[in-house]
Amino acid sequence: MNATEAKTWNKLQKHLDDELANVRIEELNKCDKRSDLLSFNFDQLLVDFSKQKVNSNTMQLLFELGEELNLTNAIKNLASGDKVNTTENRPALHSALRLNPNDSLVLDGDDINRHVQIELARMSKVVDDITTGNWRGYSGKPITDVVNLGVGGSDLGPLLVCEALDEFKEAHSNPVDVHFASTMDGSQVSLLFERLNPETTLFVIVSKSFTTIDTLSNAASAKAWLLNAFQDESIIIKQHFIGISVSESKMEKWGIHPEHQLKLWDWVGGRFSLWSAVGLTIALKIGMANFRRLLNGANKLDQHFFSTDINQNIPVILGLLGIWNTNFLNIKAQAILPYDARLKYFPDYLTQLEMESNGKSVTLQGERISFDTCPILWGEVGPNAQHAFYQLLHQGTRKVACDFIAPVNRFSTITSEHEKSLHNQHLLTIANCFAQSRALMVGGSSAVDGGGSSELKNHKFYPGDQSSTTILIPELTPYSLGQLIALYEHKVFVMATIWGINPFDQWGVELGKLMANDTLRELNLDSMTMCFDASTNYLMNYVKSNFATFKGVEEDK
Ligand SMILES: O=P(O)(O)OC[C@H]1O[C@](O)(CO)[C@@H](O)[C@@H]1O
Repeated sequence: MNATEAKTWNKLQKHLDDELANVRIEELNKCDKRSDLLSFNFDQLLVDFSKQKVNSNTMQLLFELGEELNLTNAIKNLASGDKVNTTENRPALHSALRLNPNDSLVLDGDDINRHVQIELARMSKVVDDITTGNWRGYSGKPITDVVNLGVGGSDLGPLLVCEALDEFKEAHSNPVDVHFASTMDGSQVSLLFERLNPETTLFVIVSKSFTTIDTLSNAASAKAWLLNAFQDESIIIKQHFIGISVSESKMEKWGIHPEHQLKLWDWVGGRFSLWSAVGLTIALKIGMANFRRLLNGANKLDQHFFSTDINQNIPVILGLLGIWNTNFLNIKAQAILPYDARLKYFPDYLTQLEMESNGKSVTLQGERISFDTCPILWGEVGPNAQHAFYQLLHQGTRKVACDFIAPVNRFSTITSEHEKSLHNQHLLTIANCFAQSRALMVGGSSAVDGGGSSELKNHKFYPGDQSSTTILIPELTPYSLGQLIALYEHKVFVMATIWGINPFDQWGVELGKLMANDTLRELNLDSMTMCFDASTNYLMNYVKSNFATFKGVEEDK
């Protein structure tokens, strides 16, 4: 059944028109019992929905919508390994990557957790080899730097976690620095080539498909850089490259030594894969025990998602409110605002997770849909965003739903003046987080300087009534970060289920890749390009006639 054909869809529309269309969120928050209805605690994670434009009837109807569209069943099917990725005929079992070692999940007669645990053990051995200094470069020196070459899901997850958990860096006997290069333009690897020593640098080629040109072109440049320093190709490849992919044959063909191939499975989507060997750089940085804690946090959230009634199920509620905002309140944008600079890559990570998953316009049955799906999602570390795009949130013409995310505890060990000062900075940050969500809700109706002419008053007016959710984690640890990421993974699935779309494929990225092949072939020809449309032909010929002549043109200016 199409979402809009559900009886409850119409009921929700009517409920909005009758009960909430002219009610401000601020009004709804005059009720003291609001947190009883809309604040949810799970394992020290607090998710507070009280600044959403909903009342108890809305929540009831959203749960009914979930029931009517078989959400509970869909969750069961996801958990048990049904082929929920229908266009690729596969399950989506990222949750299997974080099962406890003794759990089992049988798929086609095979316990896949056995394979997961074997691969984690192989990954652990690689981590040990590198961090104890056993793994040597071509000249016999221990590895000092590991570079993750990957893009999209093979980059953003490990990058997010490595940056967020820098304070959990493990004291290894041979500590290594980890680096990330994703862009096909060579800018990132070329900078690393200047800074790093080829003798002691190891590259991890992370690519689920092992066909992604962005990653393979960076890997080719890395190989050329190493061969420039030492000409024995077999030694260079064996001692300086690890491969992580579903395709053993493609890794083999590239030359990756069999022992240095770590495996992934086609039932893990790239953007859901950081929990697998794709997280090797994470484990190198924070150690295998902390990596396991990250998995445990996600697993705990999985258990909550898979076994809690939908009216108490936090990812379900996050998803249902996403539907409410997008399809009923007409909010087409979602901002992710972590009040903690360690989470600076979380908005980028979620951009892929949500927009690549739910940026769809046909149903599972292949029918074009008539309602909006994934909102435009973006974000930034909250305090910095206050000085950048919050103006639009407060006074622009668009409705934007905001997720505020903050740790409750930070810098709480106070034994010196500078620690006291840092703790004060934490309180300042929390105060800003709560002040902003409140200001977005109440707008100009409170505490705004009302002085000046009526014209100026208009400039100073804040409409308010912007919806937001606040997520508080106890403190930022591997465990709590695992929970936070899994929360959003499941939210994406919930929204997709209500919309009736497949969140696990990404056909929309293929056309551009194909066209880039033809374009590159043409770009390499000396002759004028005439075979494309007028606009593209002009741009191609402009570059062809100028890329040599534009070099150094600014020197005299
Ligand atoms: O891991 P791979 O196969 O190199 O793919 C990288 C990324 O490219 C995409 O396929 C999109 O082009 C993403 O879904 C994926 O995370």
